[in-house]
Amino acid sequence: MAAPPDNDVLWARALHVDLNGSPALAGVSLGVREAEILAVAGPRGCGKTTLLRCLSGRLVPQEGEVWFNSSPVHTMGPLLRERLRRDRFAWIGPEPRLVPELRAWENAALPLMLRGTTHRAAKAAALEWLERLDVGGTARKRPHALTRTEQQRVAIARALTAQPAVLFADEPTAPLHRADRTHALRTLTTAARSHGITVVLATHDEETAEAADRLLLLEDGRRLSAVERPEPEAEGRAACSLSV
Ligand SMILES: Nc1ncnc2c1ncn2[C@@H]1O[C@H](COP(=O)(O)OP(=O)(O)OP(=O)(O)O)[C@@H](O)[C@H]1O
Repeated sequence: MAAPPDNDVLWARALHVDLNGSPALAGVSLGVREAEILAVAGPRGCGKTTLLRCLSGRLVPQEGEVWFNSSPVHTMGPLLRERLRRDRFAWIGPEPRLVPELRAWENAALPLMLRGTTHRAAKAAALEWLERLDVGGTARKRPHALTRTEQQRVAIARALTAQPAVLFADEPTAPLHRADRTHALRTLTTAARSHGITVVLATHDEETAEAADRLLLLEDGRRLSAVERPEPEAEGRAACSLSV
C-alpha cells in the first residue's frame, strides 16, 4: 500500500463500488491537487455522487484505495473517518439539510462549534459568510422561514465557514435559480481559491463545470478523461484575493 504522490491532497486508486448488485463505480482512479477545483461531470447515474462519497469517507469502497494526504481513508474505522470529515472536510449536497431548530447563523456556525471554536468566533465567522452569500438578513431566522434558495445559500455558508481542507460539492447549485446559481458558484470558487480550499464538484451542468480548473468525465462508473481548463483570467484571480 504505497502513499500517494506529494502534490495530491486526495488520491484514489481503482475504486469499485456495487450498490444493490449493480456497479456504481468500476475501477475509477484519480488524484486531486492541493487548492485545485476539480469538476466531476457526466450524465445522471454515472457515479458522481458515489465517487464523492468514497473520496470523503462517507462510503468505504468494496475495492480500491482512498488517501487524504498521507492517511489511508479506506482503512480508517468509522470514528476516525467521522473525525476527518468533521475537522478537514465539508459537504454541500443538492438539498440544504439544515437543522430545523437552529437559526440560520447557528446552522452556519455549527461545524466550527463542533470543532470546539468559541461561540463568539464561530458566530462572527458564520455572519461574515452569510453576508458574502447575500443572506445576512436571514441570520436570525429558522430554516422554515427561508426560501429554498436562501436555505441552500446558508448550507453553502456553513461549508465555507468551516474552512475545510477539501470541500465536496454535489450539485451544490441544483436548487437555485439561474441567476442565483452564477452568484453562489462564483462565491464558492472565489472563496476556495483565496483560502486554498480544494474542491471536488459533481455536476451534470456544463456551465457549472466550467468554473473548475479541471474536468473529469465519468460514464457508467468509469472514468472517460480529464480535461485541463485554461487559467482563469487575471481579473478573476485578482477578485479572489480582494473580495473574499
Ligand atoms: N442507494 C442505492 N441503491 C442502489 N443503487 C444506487 C443507490 N444509489 C445510487 N445507485 C445507482 O448507482 C449508480 C450511480 O449513482 P450515483 O448517484 O453515484 O450517480 P450520479 O452520477 O451522482 O447521478 P445523479 O446525477 O442522478 O445524482 C446509478 O446507477 C444509481 O442508480
